[in-house]
Amino acid sequence: MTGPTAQPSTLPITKIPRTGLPGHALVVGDPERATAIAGLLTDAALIGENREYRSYQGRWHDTPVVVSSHGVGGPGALCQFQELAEAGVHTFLRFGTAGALRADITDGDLVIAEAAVRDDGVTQQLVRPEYPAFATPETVLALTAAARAHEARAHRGVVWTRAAFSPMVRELPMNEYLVAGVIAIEMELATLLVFAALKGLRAGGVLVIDGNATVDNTDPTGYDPHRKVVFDAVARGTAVALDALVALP
Ligand SMILES: O=P(O)(O)O[C@H]1O[C@H](CO)[C@@H](O)[C@H]1O
Ligand SMILES: O=c1cc[nH]c(=O)[nH]1
Repeated sequence: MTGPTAQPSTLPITKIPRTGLPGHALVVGDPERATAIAGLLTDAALIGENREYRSYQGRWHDTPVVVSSHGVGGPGALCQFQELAEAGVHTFLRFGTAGALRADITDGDLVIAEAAVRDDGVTQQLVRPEYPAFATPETVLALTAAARAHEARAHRGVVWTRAAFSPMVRELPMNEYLVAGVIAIEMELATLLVFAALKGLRAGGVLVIDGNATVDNTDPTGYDPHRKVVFDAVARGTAVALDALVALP
């Protein structure tokens, strides 16, 4: 007869430690972005890697932080948010890229999310669609102050989180959201905001603009995030995001 097996020391999907993580996490889509940001931290250490999830722990201006990648899309990202929270994270900032929905919001600008349209394809399975996806107000204020300190061009507003990157046969409600004043589109933020609100945690997001989604995303070959203007803005936005993260008590 064998007894119950001991619980593994890491969580199953991200392979991060089960407990003891810092309370503050910067979450990003791209594992390479996580590695680049970890390179800026003091005493950075890889604490887990599995699938699209690559996680580091280190310090930014003496505050312990986690930097972790969640890949593309809300369902996969939710797995990361859940395991980070399980391991001790209480404050999340997503630092990603997004397409602009307004002509005056241009490549390299930052968008600070106040709320998100829940077209993310997964949170409808967590709570009714009428429930709002809102950023914790302190994250908006901290990101606004950090962007100002770094003299980064930043816009605040509602972001559209959409599960499918490119439309196919079904027409997008693009015009409706443009008229409603939605300013950018990406793929995971609403998932984070709803998850955090349901768990009583803090969350927000800041996004680097890498094109105009009203034009480029109708033909996916028109989308090119691998340009210097985007690369430079990601570097500048990293400092904005980390400064805002550690400014949150
Ligand atoms: O740059 P990241 O954080 O991955 O964010 C955006 O980029 C990906 C699409 O290219 C999606 O994940 C979208 O949300
Ligand atoms: O989802 C995304 C991410 C970046 N840029 C876009 O246009 N869409």
